[in-house]
Amino acid sequence: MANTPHGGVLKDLHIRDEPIRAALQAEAETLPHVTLTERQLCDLELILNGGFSPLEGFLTQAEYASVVAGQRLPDGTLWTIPIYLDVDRAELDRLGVAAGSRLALRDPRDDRPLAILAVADLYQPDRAAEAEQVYGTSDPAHPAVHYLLHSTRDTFVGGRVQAVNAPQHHDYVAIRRSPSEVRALFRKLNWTRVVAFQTRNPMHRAHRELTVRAARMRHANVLIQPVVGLTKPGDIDHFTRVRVYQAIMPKYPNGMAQLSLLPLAMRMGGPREAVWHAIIRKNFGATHFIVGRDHAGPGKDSRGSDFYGPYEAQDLVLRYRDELDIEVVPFQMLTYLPDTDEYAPVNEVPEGVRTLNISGTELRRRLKTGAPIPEWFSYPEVVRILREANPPRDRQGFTVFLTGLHASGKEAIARALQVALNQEGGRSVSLLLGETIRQELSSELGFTRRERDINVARIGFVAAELTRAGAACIAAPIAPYDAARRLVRQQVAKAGGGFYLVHVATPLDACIKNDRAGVYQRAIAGEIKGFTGIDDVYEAPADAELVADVTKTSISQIVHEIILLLERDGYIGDR
Ligand SMILES: Nc1ncnc2c1ncn2[C@@H]1O[C@H](COP(=O)(O)OS(=O)(=O)O)[C@@H](OP(=O)(O)O)[C@H]1O
Repeated sequence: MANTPHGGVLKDLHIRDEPIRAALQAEAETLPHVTLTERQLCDLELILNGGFSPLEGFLTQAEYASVVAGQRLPDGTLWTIPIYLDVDRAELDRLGVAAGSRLALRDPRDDRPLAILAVADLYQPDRAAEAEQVYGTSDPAHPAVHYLLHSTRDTFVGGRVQAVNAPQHHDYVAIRRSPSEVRALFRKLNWTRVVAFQTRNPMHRAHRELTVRAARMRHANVLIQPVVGLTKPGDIDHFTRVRVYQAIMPKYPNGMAQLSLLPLAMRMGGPREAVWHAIIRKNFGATHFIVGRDHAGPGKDSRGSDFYGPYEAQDLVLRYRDELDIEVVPFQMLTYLPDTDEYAPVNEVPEGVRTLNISGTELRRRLKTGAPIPEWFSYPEVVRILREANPPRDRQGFTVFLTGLHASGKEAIARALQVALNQEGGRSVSLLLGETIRQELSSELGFTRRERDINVARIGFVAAELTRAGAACIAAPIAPYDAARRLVRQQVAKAGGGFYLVHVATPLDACIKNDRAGVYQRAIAGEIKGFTGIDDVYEAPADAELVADVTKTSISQIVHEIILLLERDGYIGDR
């Protein structure tokens, strides 16, 4: 038998509301609506499927105050994290929403109505109290406090919801399971004792050992239930992590473990979050829950200290052990003993025995630099997936952005660089010449400041997308304005690639001489207005990685200088 849900009954609102779903769907189309934030979407998914039982909606003012101050719902049920719907007052006023209204809640991704909220009240939260009492700090270095202070909308809307649709996912659909589905799976597998494992990180050998140990100690099966909603900013994306989890599952003895994904929006709330996690796992039917060192820890505060003690989360969960009704399996950190090739909890390592460890920071360093990751630490299958997601520089994209006057030689440099990079191989090379872009992307644009900014921004967008995809992108517009060039640099950096600004600083008289089409002569004669270098400004960059002048340096030498820059930074080299 799976564990009893928190509060006694699984509040699967989809099942409850199925008989009237068609009517609710029709009604939702007629109602004023709020488009959910990413976090609200995660919260609503777990309210609707019963993961947050006994909640049947977003907290009202009385419930919010009771949870914040006393970690309980007004009826005394333990509930540690406030779940609320924050909306801008102005939007509520515009929609005419008040207590008693019915409000449709829509999915921000596809605009589908997911639920109808029967509004019980609108209220102003006490943010200072929430920060201090729920997260134990007002320090905005805490992600949940930061979110509370900077991202929540001003008014909270409380009330119960009715289920219209479950949010639709397109990734890993088969292993995203609701509590009812996980319970059905346990029934099918004949699992009666299940230890659940929560994680927001890739899993390595230590995690496999820890979960198998927990299973052994409690004679249980294992539910690996990683969070794929919102985790700590900067975490490894869930696509990579799920591939890792899928790779580690065959490392368990046949039939011991199952993988199921949880669309939770974590708060990184340490002790209170650990209790919340235990409640959620109970709703999914688990009988045991692993709480390790620094469970749901938010990292360092703004003075560089930990927000919570390493075992504070375990302490709080154990304090509520009786009413939680899910057995907490506390774990110390596991460490590797190279002499016996095994893992052991740090507090059980005999004096004098050698231990090895690779911290998260060290792992990230090794992934970044390509340094070896030993098999005692992780499985080759897992390392391969992580390496694919963190390709070394020589597999990442970059953009070389040549800027300069018309006929400065930037096109010739761009074409020669394209040839050199094609010869190098390993990446597709894209050439975005000013002329081509003007024909293909910007044919309706002229040469006012605004139009040039739009043109350069389009080049920036394409360059960033190509860079993200791992290509070598060479762009060569005039791009006369500093601010527009800086925006391109930012766009490409955001796409995770290198950016090299090359100022082709050939003097104007040489450009005029080089200009066989005679465009400058027409500009000088006043036939073309606002021509760069004649009667429109060229703002020479102060941030160029390279300055080149074709009257002083040959095209081959300039290309070589660019290649040297790329090689210095690891984009070209030893493959
Ligand atoms: N007013 C004015 N100013 C500058 N250039 C002009 C102008 N009118 C037309 N042209 C021709 O357009 C080419 C420059 O386009 P770009 O897209 O590179 O310019 S910008 O970056 O948007 O400023 C440029 O050609 P290339 O340098 O060969 O690309 C010019 O010949």
